[in-house]
Amino acid sequence: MESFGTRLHRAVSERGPLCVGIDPHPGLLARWGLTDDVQGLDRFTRTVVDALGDRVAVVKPQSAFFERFGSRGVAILESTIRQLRDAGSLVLLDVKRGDIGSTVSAYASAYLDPSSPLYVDAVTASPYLGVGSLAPMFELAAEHGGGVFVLALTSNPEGAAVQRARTADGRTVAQTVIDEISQLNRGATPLGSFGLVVGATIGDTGHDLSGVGGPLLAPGLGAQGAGAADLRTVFGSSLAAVLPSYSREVLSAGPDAAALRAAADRVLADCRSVLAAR
Ligand SMILES: O=C(O)c1cc(=O)[nH]c(=O)n1[C@@H]1O[C@H](COP(=O)(O)O)[C@@H](O)[C@H]1O
Repeated sequence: MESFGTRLHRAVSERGPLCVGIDPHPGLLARWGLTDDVQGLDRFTRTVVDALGDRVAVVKPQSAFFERFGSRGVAILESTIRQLRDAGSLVLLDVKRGDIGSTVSAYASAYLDPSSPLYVDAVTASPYLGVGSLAPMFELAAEHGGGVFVLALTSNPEGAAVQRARTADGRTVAQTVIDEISQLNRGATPLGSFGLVVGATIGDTGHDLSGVGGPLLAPGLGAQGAGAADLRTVFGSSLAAVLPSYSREVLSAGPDAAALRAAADRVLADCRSVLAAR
């Protein structure tokens, strides 16, 4: 079984370093001329998958926008995951799960067990019940070639108060998360399967990402105000591992498929110009 890190490394080499999020906001549905209901959701996601599934390395459905329609929304999420896999992109499900270990086991089964209807290549996870509480996700991911992206330094302004608080040994909370994920990736080549989420909006925070050994998902680009040039400031010498992530910036170009593809190509070119200079 190939590891997620190996699969991601290959996908990025073939398709370029880009993750596009599927975030069907009510405002985007309206802008696309769609109704704010399951039919609109279905049409929106099918359009994104048809336009981008065969060319973007990673697609990141945001679970919240499917869950808000209940079981019928989740059914659309399940079929979106299948369609993306058929189209050849890796699926990173943005669920930001975190809980005590015994419950995390159930989340791991939901997303990282190949027999689950919501089985994906990777998920986002929250470490604020302790990185160790996420161990069942790490274990199942390792067993089945999956990945986990753990929040470290999020793109929203509220995150800093928690993430940059100092622990008893003087490190920030974020640095302890970074260090624990780095340990999990030790020895993995060409890329570890355990990633971190580091927002492109946060500026130079002085955190040491050099030893992570896994992918660094960078949301906050486009709609939240960061641009590709900010990646250099935030990631410095760790640019090689960065996976830039855009949702609204690309999605707002729809519903025309050619316009969606052009938007994805444009942001990829922007990011490449920064990442190539690493
Ligand atoms: O885990 C994430 O993807 C994430 C982490 C973070 O720090 N900030 C952040 O914006 N995100 C997600 O990335 C997406 C950003 O969407 P846009 O601002 O439209 O590009 C949303 O689905 C957020 O939930």
